[in-house]
Amino acid sequence: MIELREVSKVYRQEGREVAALQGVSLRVAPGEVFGVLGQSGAGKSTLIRCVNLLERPTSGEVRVEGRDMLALEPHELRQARQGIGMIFQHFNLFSSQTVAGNVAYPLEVAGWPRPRIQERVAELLQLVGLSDRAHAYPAQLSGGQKQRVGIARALAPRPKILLSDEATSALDPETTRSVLGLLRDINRQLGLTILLITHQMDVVKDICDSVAVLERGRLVEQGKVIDLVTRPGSRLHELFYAPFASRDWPVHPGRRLVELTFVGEKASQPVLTTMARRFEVDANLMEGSLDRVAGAPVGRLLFELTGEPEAVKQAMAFLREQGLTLEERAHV
Ligand SMILES: Nc1ncnc2c1ncn2[C@@H]1O[C@H](COP(=O)(O)OP(=O)(O)OP(=O)(O)O)[C@@H](O)[C@H]1O
Repeated sequence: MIELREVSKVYRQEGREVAALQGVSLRVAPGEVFGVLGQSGAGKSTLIRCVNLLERPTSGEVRVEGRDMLALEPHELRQARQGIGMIFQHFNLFSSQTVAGNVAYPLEVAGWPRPRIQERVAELLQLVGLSDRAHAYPAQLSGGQKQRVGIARALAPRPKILLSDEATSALDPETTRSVLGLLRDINRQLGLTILLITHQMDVVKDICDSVAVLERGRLVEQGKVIDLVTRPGSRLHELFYAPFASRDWPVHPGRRLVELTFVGEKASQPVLTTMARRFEVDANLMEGSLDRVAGAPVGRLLFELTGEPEAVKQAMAFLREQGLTLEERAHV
């Protein structure tokens, strides 16, 4: 488990102060994939580096697996870091070492005996699908393969936690999907807790269970991804559906433009048909989308509802009773 309590970080440079983090508190449960989403400069790198103390907070508390990280002696901190793997945007591989050499490196530092290292490296390369590239050098690999080596190296000492610092930002969309798939598999197979930072909504959507939104050093929201995405008014919902919401829909006088969000297999179309029949209203579909969020189908429909005011009111109440989230976007 990772816990940050009221963590602040101020950088001092040439007499200038930058408050990179301000009173950040978050809790990452064991075994979950937790994403921190934010724009460039929001403080994401600072936050993730405060977990393994590559960066020391100016104030606040950092607890990993119950240990107060800021109270550890240097040798205790080195030991604690064995339990926290990290992967990076630009992979940070040793270019003069082979794939096997890169993966073996943390085990050599930790003093593992040679035969055990060889065994572990073979196991890890198999896990990340690179058994046939053990003797290749990083320059001979694609970006996706390099990140797989980075993942194998991070997992070598059997950490319980993996920190991912924009691990897919330098990859194309397809490679991103395959690396995220690998991270998800590892999370499930090994019960690994993953804390990742990203500026990409798709990363949050594809693999995160929980998310925190970081803006100018402050957390503005955190919770389960599925709950926040389907909650109109949340920051995540706004970011997720930004292209949709920005459209200027023509709404005819006296009509209502309604946004409906649904999770799981709740089929919205039969519900709309039933509603239209039962209450003598018309639902004129304007746009819809179906996404997978944290593995679950999430749908969103935008439609114009017309009919007698009382019938429209009852129809909307009916939709809410079906467990669908309704938001009125306009009422002219
Ligand atoms: N070593 C440093 N010295 C001074 N200021 C720093 C240092 N590192 C980061 N900052 C500043 O702290 C703020 C947060 O930076 P940080 O790198 O944590 O953000 P980020 O969200 O990771 O951004 P990016 O995605 O661009 O890396 C920025 O204003 C940045 O300029």
